[in-house]
Amino acid sequence: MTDVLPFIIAGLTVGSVYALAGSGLVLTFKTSGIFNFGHGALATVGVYVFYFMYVEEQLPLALCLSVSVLGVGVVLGLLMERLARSLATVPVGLQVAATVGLVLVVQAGARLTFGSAPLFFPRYLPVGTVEVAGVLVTYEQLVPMAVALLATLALAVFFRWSRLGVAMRGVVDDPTLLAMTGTSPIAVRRVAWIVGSIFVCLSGVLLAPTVNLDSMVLTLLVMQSFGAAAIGRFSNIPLTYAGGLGIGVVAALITRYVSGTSDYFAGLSQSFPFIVLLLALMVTPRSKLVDRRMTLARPLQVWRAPGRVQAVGAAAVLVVLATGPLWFGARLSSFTVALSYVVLFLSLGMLVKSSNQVSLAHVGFAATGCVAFSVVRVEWGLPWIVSLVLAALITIPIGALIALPAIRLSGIHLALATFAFGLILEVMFYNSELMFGPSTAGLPMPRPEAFGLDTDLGYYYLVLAVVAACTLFLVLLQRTRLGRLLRGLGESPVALETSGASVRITKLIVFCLSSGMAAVAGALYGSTFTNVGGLSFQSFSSLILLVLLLLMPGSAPWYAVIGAFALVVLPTYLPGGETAHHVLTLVFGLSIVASALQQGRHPRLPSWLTGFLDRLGGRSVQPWSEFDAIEAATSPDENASPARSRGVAEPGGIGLEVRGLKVRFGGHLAVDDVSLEAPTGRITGLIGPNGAGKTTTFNACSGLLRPTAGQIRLKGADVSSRPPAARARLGLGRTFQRMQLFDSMTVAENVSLGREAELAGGNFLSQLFSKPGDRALLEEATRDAMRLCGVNQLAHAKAGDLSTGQRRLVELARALAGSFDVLLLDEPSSGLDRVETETFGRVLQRVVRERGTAILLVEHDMSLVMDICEYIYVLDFGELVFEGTPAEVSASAVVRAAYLGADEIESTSPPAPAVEGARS
Ligand SMILES: Nc1ncnc2c1ncn2[C@@H]1O[C@H](COP(=O)(O)OP(=O)(O)OP(=O)(O)O)[C@@H](O)[C@H]1O
Repeated sequence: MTDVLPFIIAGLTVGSVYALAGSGLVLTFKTSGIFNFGHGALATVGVYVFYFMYVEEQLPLALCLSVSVLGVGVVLGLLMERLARSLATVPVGLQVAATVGLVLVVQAGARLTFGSAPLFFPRYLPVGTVEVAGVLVTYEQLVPMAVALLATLALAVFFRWSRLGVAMRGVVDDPTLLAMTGTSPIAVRRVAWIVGSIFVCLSGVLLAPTVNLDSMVLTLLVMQSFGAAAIGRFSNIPLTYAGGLGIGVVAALITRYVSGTSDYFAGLSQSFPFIVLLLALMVTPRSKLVDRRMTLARPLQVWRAPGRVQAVGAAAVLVVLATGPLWFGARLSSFTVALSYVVLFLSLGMLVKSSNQVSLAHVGFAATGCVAFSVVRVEWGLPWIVSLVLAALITIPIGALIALPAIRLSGIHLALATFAFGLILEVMFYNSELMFGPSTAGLPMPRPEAFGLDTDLGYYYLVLAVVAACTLFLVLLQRTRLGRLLRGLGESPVALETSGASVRITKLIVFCLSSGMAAVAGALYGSTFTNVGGLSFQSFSSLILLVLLLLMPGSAPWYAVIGAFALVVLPTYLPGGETAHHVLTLVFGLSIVASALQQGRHPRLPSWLTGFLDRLGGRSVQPWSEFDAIEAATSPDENASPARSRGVAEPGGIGLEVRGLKVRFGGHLAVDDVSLEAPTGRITGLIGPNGAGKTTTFNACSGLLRPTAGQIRLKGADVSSRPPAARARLGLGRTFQRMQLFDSMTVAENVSLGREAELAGGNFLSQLFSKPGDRALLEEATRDAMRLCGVNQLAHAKAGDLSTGQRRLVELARALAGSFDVLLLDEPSSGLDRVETETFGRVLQRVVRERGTAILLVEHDMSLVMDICEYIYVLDFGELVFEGTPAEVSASAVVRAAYLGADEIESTSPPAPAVEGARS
C-alpha cells in the first residue's frame, strides 16, 4: 500500500486541478450553452499575469494571487460572456473556431511578450510535509486538493441555496421564464462566466509550478479537464469533480504500473483523460448530449460567383500556379506544401462548410495517410500513384471508425470526440512502430522516379495535378445527389431525415470521403520531404485549420486556396522570422474572434461588383425580388397535378394510428395516454392551447423523440421503433412549427430535395448515385408541388430570403413533392394572411381529395380548422380532453374551458358560439 499511496496522492493532486478546471467549464457550458475550447487559454492568461507580477516585478504573493486569479477571472469572465452571446446564434464550426481563436491569441501574445522558450516557474507554495498513512504528503500536494474541494463545495452550496445559484439553474431550463421573473439571464450568465474563469485561472496557477511555463503545454494540460466534464455529462458539477479525481488517480496508477510495460503504453497516462472523454461521449445516451444553445443557428448566406466566372478564375489561378516556378525561387517547396494544404482544407471544408459537422482530427487523418503511403510505397514497393490511392483507401476505415461516434453525436460533442481522437492518435501512436516510430528521423517518403518527378520542380507539378483533380472531384460532387444531401445535412438535418434520407449514412459517407482526401494531403505533404516524422502532424494543428477554414471567404475551392497560401506561403514573405509567425497567428486568432462577434459575416463584396460578375457569368437576375412575390405565391395552379407515386389511397383507409402515447421530459408528462387516428382521405385536426403537447405528439409520431410509452402505427404497421427516415420512406411526411428549410438553396432545390431525400433513402449506393429516370421524376414532382402551392414563380429565389408566409408554402411544397400517404402539418398557416390562409386550405383539401392523403393538422387558426377538418382532437396539458366533428368541438364547453380557462368559462354565459379565433 505504501508503494501505491504516493501515486494515488499525486493523482489526487493533479485530478483536483482537473476537477477545478472542469467545474468551471461545466458551469459556463451549463448556463450559456457555449463550450469553451479556449478554457485552457484563460488559465494561461492568469498564469502569465502571476508570473509577471511575482517573478518579474517581485510583488507580494497575496497580491499576485488576487490579481491573477480574481482580477483576471473577472475581466476574462466579462469578455467571455460578451463573446458567448454572439456565439449563441452562429453555426457550431464557428463557435468552436472562435474559442480556439482565443488559444491562438493567448499563445501568440505570450510568445511575443515573454519569448518562445519555456520559462522557469518558481514554487511559491509553503514547503513542508504531513504524514498520511505512513506517506509524506507535501503542502504543494495538499493545497490543490483542499482548494478544489472547498471551491466545488462552495459552488454546490451556492447552486443549492443562493438566489443567484437557483437562477443559474433556471437560465438553463428557461431563460425567457427567468427574464419574466425580473432576473436578467445575461446578468446570470455573466456571473457564471466570471466564476468559471476564476476557477480555471486558479487551476492554472496551481498547476504551473509542476511544469515549466509554456503557453501551449499549459493550455493542453487544462484541456485534460474536458474528460472530467464529460464524466459529469457536461452538466453535473459534483460528478465532474469526482471525474477529475478519478482521472487523476487512474492516470497516476497507469504511470506506475502500465506505461513502462510496452512502447504502446508510453503515452497512455497522458492520453487517458482524452480516452475517457471519447468513451464518455460514446456511451452517454444521445438524449443527454443536447445542444444547449438557446437559439439554433441559421446558416450564413454567401454569394457565389456564376459557374462561368468561377471557371475563368480557376483557369487564371491554374496559369499563375503553373508558371509560378519561374518566380517562386527558393520558396518552391513552400508552394508545394501549400498545394498539399489546399487538399487538406478541401477535405475539411467538405465536412465543415458543406455538411456543418466539425472534425478536429483532420491532421490525424493526414498523418495516417502519410504513414500508409510510406508503408505501401517503401515496404510493398508499389508505384507512387497506386500508393497515394491506397493511402486514401487505408485511411477511410479510420474515418469510418471516427464516424461511428459522429453518427450519434452532433454539434459540439462531435467536435469534442474528434478532438479527443486526434490527441489520442498523436500521444499514443505517432511514436510507436505502428506509425512514425520512435526515431526522430521519421519515415521515408520517396517520390516517383520517372519523368523527373523526383526533382522539386517535377514534384511540384505532380502535386498541382493532384490538387486540380481533387478540386474537380469536389466541384463535380456538389452537383451530384450526395452533394445536395450534404448541403441539406448542413442546413437542416431534421428536414432531410423526415423527408426520407438516412443522415447516418450521409454522415458516414462524408466522413469517409473527407478522411480519404485528408490522407491524400498527408501523403502529398510527406513526399515533399525525403523523410517525415510525427512532429509535422501535431493534432493541435487541426484546430488552426478550422480557424483558417472559417476565416476564408468564398466557396470551394477558393477558401482552400486562400487558406493554404495564407497559412504556408504568406509567412515566408514576411520579414521578422519567428516574430512574424507569431504576429500572423495573433491576427488569425483575433480575426476569428472578431468574425464571431460579427456573427460570422464576412465583409460583403459591393453589389455593383457582384451584379457585374453575375451579368458577366450570364446569371439572369431573378424577377422574384421585383414583382409582388406574395401575390405570386398565393396563386396555386389549378391544373397542377398533386404529384405522387403511390397511387391514390382509398378515403377512410388506415393512415396514422397513435395508441396510448406518453412522452415524459424529466418529471414533466408532456403527452399523457393520447390515442388518435388520422385516416386516409381526411383532414384531421389536432388542437389545443400552447404547451398542450401537439408538437411533442408530432415529434413522437415522426420518430424525432422516443416516447415513454405507446405505439405509432402507419398504414397498419407498427413503426414505433423505426427511425425518422424509415418512417418517411414508409409514407409519413411532415412540416415544422419552426420551419426547417434549406435556406441557402433555391425554392426549387428545396422542393426537389424533399423528394430526392426519399429516393436517396438509407442505402449507400442510392445516396451516392441516382437511377436513370430519377431526374425526370424529380423534375415532375418538383414542378407539380411548386405549382400546387403557388411558389413556382419563386423557383430561383433563395429560401432564406423569403417572407415567413412564402417559406411556409415552400415547406408545404417540399412535403407535397414527396410521395407521402400521411402528412403531419404543424401550424402551416402561421405567417399567412387571411386570403393566403383560405387559398392554403383549398390546396390541402385538393391534396386530400385527389391523392387520398391523410392529413393531421396542428393549427391555432380556428376558422381554418373548422373549415377544412372533418374530425378534431383536442389536447390540454398533454391529455386528450375532447374529440368530435367541428360542430361538436365548437359546442363543447370542455374545449372552451381548455382555451379560455375554467374560471372564465363559468362566468361566460351563454356559452360562446365557437372557439373561433382562439389564438395563443
Ligand atoms: N425537449 C423538451 N424538453 C422539456 N420539455 C419540453 C420539451 N419539448 C416540449 N416540452 C414541454 O412539453 C410541453 C408540450 O410542449 P409542445 O411544444 O408539444 O406543446 P404545443 O401544444 O405544441 O404548444 P405550442 O402550441 O405552443 O406549439 C410544454 O410544457 C413544453 O414546455
